[in-house]
Amino acid sequence: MITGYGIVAKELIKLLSEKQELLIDTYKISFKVTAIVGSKGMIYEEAGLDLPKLLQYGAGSTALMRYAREQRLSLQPPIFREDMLIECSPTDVQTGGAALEYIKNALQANMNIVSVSKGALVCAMPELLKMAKEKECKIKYSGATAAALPTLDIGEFSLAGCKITKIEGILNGTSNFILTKMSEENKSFEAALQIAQESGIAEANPDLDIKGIDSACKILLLANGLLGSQLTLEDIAIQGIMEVTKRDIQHAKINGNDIKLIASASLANRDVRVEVKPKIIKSDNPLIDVKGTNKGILFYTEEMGTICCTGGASHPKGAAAAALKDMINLYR
Ligand SMILES: NC(=O)C1=CN([C@@H]2O[C@H](COP(=O)(O)OP(=O)(O)OC[C@H]3O[C@@H](n4cnc5c(N)ncnc54)[C@H](OP(=O)(O)O)[C@@H]3O)[C@@H](O)[C@H]2O)C=CC1
Ligand SMILES: N[C@@H](CC=O)C(=O)O
Repeated sequence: MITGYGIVAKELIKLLSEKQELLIDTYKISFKVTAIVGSKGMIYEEAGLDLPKLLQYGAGSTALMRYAREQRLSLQPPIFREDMLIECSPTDVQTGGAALEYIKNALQANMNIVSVSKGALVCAMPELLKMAKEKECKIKYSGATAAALPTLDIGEFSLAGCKITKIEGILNGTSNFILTKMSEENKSFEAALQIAQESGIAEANPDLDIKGIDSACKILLLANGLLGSQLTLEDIAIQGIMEVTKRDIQHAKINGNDIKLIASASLANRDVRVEVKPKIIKSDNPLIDVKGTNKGILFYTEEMGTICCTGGASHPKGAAAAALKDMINLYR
């Protein structure tokens, strides 16, 4: 079951449709999409929706309504009864939005959760984890923690047993794209933001990107998930990129440095300090080479030294692939 049929969910349907054989051959897994919920209601077919047909109609509720008409179905209120929910509705960091109700309803119905949206997780993770534990369900959220850039998986699996003392990253593709365009092509802030919006990577409300809130959500989820904190967005000092000027960037570049929007979470005694702000990145920091829509993360550990992962450009297909990865890892 998928909630929110926008650009990411449509990319996921495309991947599921293209990779059916590979999923069976490699992982012995076959996924059937039986229900998709948009803001106007749900399409449901017990035998599985006809994915290639659905892909003909674009995204959003208009696509769901066109599909319903073709298949002689009617849109109905959401019913939660499948094995897994893939949450792809808009991110609402104030209340959790519809996503919060969807995830709660799904957990009540013993469904595993893969969330690409961040709002519900940021607003109510402790409650959701408690429900998941009671129901013996799992919640995976790679799509909400920088998607195509592996972050949570590195911390949970590759660094298992290590003490992570600090996490530092460029976690928002839109703001990194804007800063890169200002730095390297002398583009204006507004022109660069418009390109990011047209490419489908900016949030529906781009303030979330440029004011640093999207980065804050991601570092919050990583800090709480990997450093054991129980922080909320109010605990984070957040500064976006709106005040960064071309002059600031050119000034930093004189010494081979650059300005990047950095989200960090550091252990200080037993506290975890989290902040998001534009910082001068020195020429020897690997994050300096993270350009355009790419992202990057550094994990400082006591046992394995500093681990760096870069790339994972923000892109709807990459976000969909992160959701697919979580789906596979839930059942392999
Ligand atoms: N785009 C990206 O690169 C990435 C996005 N994300 C996250 O993934 C989520 C989806 O992003 P994206 O696909 O780009 O966003 P879109 O805006 O393209 O899609 C969201 C869709 O949700 C539908 N929707 C709105 N309200 C509701 C509701 N109450 N119930 C069900 N569906 C609703 C809308 O369609 P309609 O109203 O017509 O039904 C809309 O098409 C967001 O939370 C975003 O933060 C995460 C990683 C990367
Ligand atoms: N708006 C985000 C994409 C989703 O997380 C970004 O620009 O990285």
